[in-house]
Amino acid sequence: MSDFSSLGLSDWLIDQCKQMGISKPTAVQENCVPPILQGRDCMGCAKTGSGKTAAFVLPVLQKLSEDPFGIFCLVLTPTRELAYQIAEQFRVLGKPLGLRDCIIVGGMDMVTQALELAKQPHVVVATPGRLADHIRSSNTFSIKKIHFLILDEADRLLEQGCTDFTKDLEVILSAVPAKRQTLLFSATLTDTLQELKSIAMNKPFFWESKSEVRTVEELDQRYILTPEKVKDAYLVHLIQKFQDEHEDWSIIIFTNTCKNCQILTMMLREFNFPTISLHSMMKQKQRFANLAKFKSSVFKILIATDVAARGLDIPTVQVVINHNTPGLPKIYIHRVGRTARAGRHGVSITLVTQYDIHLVHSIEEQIQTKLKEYPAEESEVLKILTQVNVTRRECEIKLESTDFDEKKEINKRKQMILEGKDPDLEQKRKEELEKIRNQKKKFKNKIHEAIQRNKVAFLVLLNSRGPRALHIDVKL
Ligand SMILES: Nc1ncnc2c1ncn2[C@@H]1O[C@H](COP(=O)(O)OP(=O)(O)OP(=O)(O)O)[C@@H](O)[C@H]1O
Repeated sequence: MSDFSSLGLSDWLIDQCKQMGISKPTAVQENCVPPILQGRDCMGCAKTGSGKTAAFVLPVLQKLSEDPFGIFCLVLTPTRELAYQIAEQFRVLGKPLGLRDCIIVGGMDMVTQALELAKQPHVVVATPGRLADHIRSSNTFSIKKIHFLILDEADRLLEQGCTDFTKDLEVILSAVPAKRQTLLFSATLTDTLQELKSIAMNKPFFWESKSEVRTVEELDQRYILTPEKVKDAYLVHLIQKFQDEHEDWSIIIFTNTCKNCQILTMMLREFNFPTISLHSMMKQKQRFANLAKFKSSVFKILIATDVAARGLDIPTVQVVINHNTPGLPKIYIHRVGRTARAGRHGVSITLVTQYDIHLVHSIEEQIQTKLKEYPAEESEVLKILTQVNVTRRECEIKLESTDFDEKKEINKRKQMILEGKDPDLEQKRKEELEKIRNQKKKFKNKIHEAIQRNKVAFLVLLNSRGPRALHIDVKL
């Protein structure tokens, strides 16, 4: 492995790395920093926790020090928390430069952000939605002259998931110069390569870590097969066990919905576990505050939706528990990648019901590794089953008495308005679609019944006429 100076980085940057405890480049840094310094576009695909952030921050800072101007670099990333984390790396490594950065994310004051953008910071780190809003509504800043455009978690930015960034990306891409250096990074780039190539137009240098296995060696990947109704008891059992045996371990539990995240948080608190949550229905300030409390180990258990699945770098996280089996292997890869980072060890445990076994198979196929069964003490789990399920039900009732669902509805409507849609019209459309779907279903059922009836008639006929009846055509 080479050292940072052989990659072409200046002494002041190498000193900054040392201060952060970074002395030798990781593979992604070793392979991507030189071509970036040569001015090439770059697509870097490396495992979670392998130092992709520094692989782009370091060359950007080096280039910025040679020809400083603002706005020099724009970084796009899918979540607000990740934007703050990336900005912090720029700030720490770029301290000797007097680097000025600016974070543009949703849920924060737009006017303050507009003022900061107008001051021409060297680096802007943004989530696409809010930056696109600023581009649409303000002429006090320009990203027409940026040198670097970086898409971190690039595949997620191009995906049409529950948050669809494509329209906002179009706005941003039409506001940046065609002549720029584009850097794209993720642990899961490969299935979006073609779209990515259209963004990194300048014959990008592509680097991917060689290993077949898509997760890190230091991660012990486990599963527990459980009926749905016993999942929570397993969860409580596991947390109790980890807390008893490893006081200093932090745990992230991933769940599928904001509501479930809220209920599980309430439930674990009833059992006196120091639990905190992170999901998209929380106010942004609360999200940041909760994450800070988790990072500083004031709370050792974080229950989150996939808003925390990508990029978050919290070294104390030793365990990731998937309360639901992720529907997509790449979500699994990012979730479990919150532990076993930068060469540390970690454990992931996925709670699997009988209906999720096919999901585990496709995860295993993608990551080229078999998950091993976690040796849980079933008898201990059964002892607490009733108590856990009663507590969960109580929490559900408590949550129902709050305005959680109502807030969800309001948030949905707000989001639609922001996307330029009419919520009432959308609702009508949804109802009409549902009607059509039901009609189709009824029609299908009728056909199915008719087939069944004809089959029976055919068999009766067959029985009464003997084998020659096989030549009879059944008309539906
Ligand atoms: N060369 C290095 N030596 C040791 N530690 C490093 C090095 N480079 C980065 N790190 C540290 O490794 C950790 C993980 O880095 P980073 O967050 O950039 O990972 P990543 O590859 O972006 O992961 P993810 O895919 O999950 O976003 C960070 O704490 C970072 O400070």
